[in-house]
Amino acid sequence: KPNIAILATGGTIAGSGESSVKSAYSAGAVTVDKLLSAVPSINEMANIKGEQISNIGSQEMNNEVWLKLAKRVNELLKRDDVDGVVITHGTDTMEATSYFLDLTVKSKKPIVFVGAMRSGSSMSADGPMNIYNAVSVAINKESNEKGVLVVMNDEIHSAREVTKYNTSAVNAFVSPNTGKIGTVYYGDVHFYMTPIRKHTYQSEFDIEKINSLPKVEILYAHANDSEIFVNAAVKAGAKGIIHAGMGNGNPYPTTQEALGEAVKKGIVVARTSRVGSGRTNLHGEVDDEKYGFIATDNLNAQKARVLLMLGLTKTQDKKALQDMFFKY
Ligand SMILES: NC(=O)CC[C@H](N)C(=O)O
Repeated sequence: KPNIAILATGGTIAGSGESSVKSAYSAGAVTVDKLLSAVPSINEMANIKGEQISNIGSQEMNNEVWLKLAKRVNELLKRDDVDGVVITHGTDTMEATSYFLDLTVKSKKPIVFVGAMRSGSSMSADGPMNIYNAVSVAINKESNEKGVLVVMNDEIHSAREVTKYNTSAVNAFVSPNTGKIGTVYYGDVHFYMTPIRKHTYQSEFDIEKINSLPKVEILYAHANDSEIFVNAAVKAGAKGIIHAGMGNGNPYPTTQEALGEAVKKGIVVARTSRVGSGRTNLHGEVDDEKYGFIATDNLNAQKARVLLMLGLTKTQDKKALQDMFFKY
């Protein structure tokens, strides 16, 4: 039997509430052992070892947990007696944590994120089947070399592509630009696509000796926007700003000028879009050369932030950073 490590970080999947038919519950309330006891059948397909990394709602996710988790996954996957890793995680920020690991774990072995939209005490809880499916994906040889995967609601997504698209539905996750890459139905795994952007063992980012990450803030554009949050980010010492612009990454005019001033102070400004899918193109309506902005391809703001944070651990050079957005 393959050896699978299950690292628990919290979320609804480890949540518990008073009533099976009421929406109120606390995320990150049960331990990894309790969580896994709801799915005894995973022990028939793999030797399972559970480990608690954190026990938080993923809206509390932070750099410290990201670094701890990525370092631990690297350590485990280097061992011959670990064949794959499953990470249980809250759904709010799963798209960012999974992409962080996609860029920082150096391994060809399967790394699978899983969560739930209904807590363990809810009627028709989705967590146990999602865990069963995630372990099935983690023991499948075809999951090798595919980068970090996210399993939810019988679907397999690539960490680079997946995003939470619904606040409460069981089918909360989609990959808007590319679609899911596979399906898993009662443990029956089928892949239809493979991610080709650089990830995991092909990535240049190395967090082994890193204990902190550069401050990168996201600003969300809107009609009648102003420069106040740009100025606040500059004052707070941000090293990078992700601007979630309108349409094809367009800032409001006064915001655009303030962002240009931020660039002159040495802050890296990357344009993304609040739309939710599609590329933010260079040479669109914004004169990126004049303002010194970079564009983020088709990454959403949350994911662009992860890549810029890691990029800034290596270089401040705008051309080198821009190239990273076309590689990863
Ligand atoms: N469905 C969920 O996992 C959401 C619960 C919580 N907000 C979290 O992300 O951890």
